Amino acid sequence: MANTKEKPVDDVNPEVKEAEEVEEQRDVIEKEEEEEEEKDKSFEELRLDPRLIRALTKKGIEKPTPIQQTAIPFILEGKDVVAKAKTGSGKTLAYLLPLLQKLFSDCGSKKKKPAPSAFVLVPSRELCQQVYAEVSSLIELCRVQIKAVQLTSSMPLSDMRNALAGLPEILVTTPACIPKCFADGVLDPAAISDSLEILVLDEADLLLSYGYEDNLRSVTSIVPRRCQCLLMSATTSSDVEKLKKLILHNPVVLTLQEGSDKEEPVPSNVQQFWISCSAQDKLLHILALLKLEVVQKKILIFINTIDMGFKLKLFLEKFGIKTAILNGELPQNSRLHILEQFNAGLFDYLIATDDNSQQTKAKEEAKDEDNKEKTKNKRRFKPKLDAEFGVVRGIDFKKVHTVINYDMPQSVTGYIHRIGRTGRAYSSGSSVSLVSPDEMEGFEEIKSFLAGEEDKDSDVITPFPLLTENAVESLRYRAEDVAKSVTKIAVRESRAQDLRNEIINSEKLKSHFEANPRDLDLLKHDKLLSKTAPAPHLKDIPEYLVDPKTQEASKMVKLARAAMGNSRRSGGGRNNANKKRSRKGGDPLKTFSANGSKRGRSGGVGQKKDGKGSSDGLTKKQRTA
Ligand SMILES: Nc1ncnc2c1ncn2[C@@H]1O[C@H](COP(=O)(O)OP(=O)(O)OP(=O)(O)O)[C@@H](O)[C@H]1O
Repeated sequence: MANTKEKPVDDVNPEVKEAEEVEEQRDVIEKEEEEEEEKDKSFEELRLDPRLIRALTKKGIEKPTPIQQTAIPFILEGKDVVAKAKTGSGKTLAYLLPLLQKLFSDCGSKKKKPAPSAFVLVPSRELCQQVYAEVSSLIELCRVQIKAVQLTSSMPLSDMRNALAGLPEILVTTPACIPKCFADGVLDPAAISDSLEILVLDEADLLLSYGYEDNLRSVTSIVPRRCQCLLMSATTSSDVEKLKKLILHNPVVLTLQEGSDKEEPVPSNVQQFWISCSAQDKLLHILALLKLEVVQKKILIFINTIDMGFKLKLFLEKFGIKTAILNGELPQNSRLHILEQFNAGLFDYLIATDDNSQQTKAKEEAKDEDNKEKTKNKRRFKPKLDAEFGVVRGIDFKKVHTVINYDMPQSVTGYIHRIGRTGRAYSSGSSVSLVSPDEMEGFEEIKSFLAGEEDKDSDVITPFPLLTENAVESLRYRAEDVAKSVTKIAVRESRAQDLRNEIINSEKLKSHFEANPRDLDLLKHDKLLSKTAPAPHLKDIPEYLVDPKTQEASKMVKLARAAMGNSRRSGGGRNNANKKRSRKGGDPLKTFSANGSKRGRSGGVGQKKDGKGSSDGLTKKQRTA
């Protein structure tokens, strides 16, 4: 009978209490979101043209993102605007929608202008293609008589002339291309001064770092005073300030701090993790992450040098993990094609080099090779990099769930842009950075930048909770054995081989694919590069090698993937309630942090501060999840 009394509160099972707290916290978050949504404006309220609203609905876009809500009215009013908002926050539509609406009103006039009315300047060809595709699809869906073209420096003169012959209203291009067009007589500066009404500098934080300053000066010299100028950027930098002064007149400056009183450059729907390991153990750790399936696919892996990319590809291949590589020495057609296929979901792992410091390095390497070549009088493979290459920044990789920094980026901005490839718009994502002792200083800098001035000690990037030391160690022998077989010569040969293949594909197939776009699917980019097929015993990791806790974590990641797949099939993407639930509950990495702050800053679950997995296994929270 002694046990029939109601238990005092403190005696309640701690797991139940914890679950209740999680539930409570979820309610609070959902309430906050609902309140936020109540304040939201619709596209109609922003006085957007009904044709554009219909086009957006067809694209599955129903409500404007915060930057769109704020920027569109100012742009429609004709104001110069500087808009700074996180990566993936929808800045492209924030300027394209009002830009198109403004051009709609000229649409009926019979006489076409001799030069485009709107210029959109972006830092790379990949972005050029992306923005061009977006604006073209909107024009098509709106069924209006507006023409957009894209020009890049590598295009033959005849193609440029043909593109401009139809007197397009919108020109999407890189700053380097415009002076070239002037010099070749393809564009007439005087005609531009007469026609130009809107100038957009997209990814403004990158334009100067890509070395476009002189090009931009020659453009600004012909921009008429009446022209409306828009500057879009993901980060603030002295470069953005410089551009602002160079081009804009009394702009409205919009700095968006979504749902938070503190400015956070990385979207709050991206959970950031890290793992501490030595440089030589990085291969082992990435193998563990991918092979034990403790991170969600699709996965974008960043490395700092092209050689490292090929080393990683060859290494993973031996374990039956097929990856594709994206870098600045590949022909443009191949790069666009790789991006298209990755976005279409044809493969799950993409290894990419990103910033242009990497290009400088590779250029130096090329120079080095050149010198050696001269002395040895021997022909060797020389990489040539595309000056307008920018594989990552601003690119809208679709449905990337995890970003892995195999090598740490060389700047805070680089980190923000890399991480911003996941968690785009309303989707969620996570990132895992592998940090070696040499990279620790830079990593600390990134961490303190993200934590902000007042909150220096908070952990924005927490230790990765799903990989135990035992699990990693169980793969060490195999990983080290295989790593030895990936020699420098093998890397160099496969890099050259890959480039040769891509050049042949790119040239040979260009015209064929223009005529038969469906055949593009046949040319998969994640094909094997090593000469020998992967050994069957390395493809599958036997169960006895993996400790039970990691098996459990991997099972959860798979379950979450299956759950996310189901919600997509049921068309739940548009259902807000579903979306909220899947956003918070679908990803075990998210669920783990539910007990901490909204962004899981509480430090990893049961983790050591050094970023290594807890060797004594999963904690209660992990089991609850
Ligand atoms: N209102 C919206 N609702 C849902 N999805 C949207 C909305 N606006 C844009 N998107 C989608 O969000 C993704 C990211 O948009 P966008 O590329 O414009 O982001 P961004 O802010 O320019 O990012 P970055 O700084 O990385 O270039 C795109 O796939 C886009 O189609």
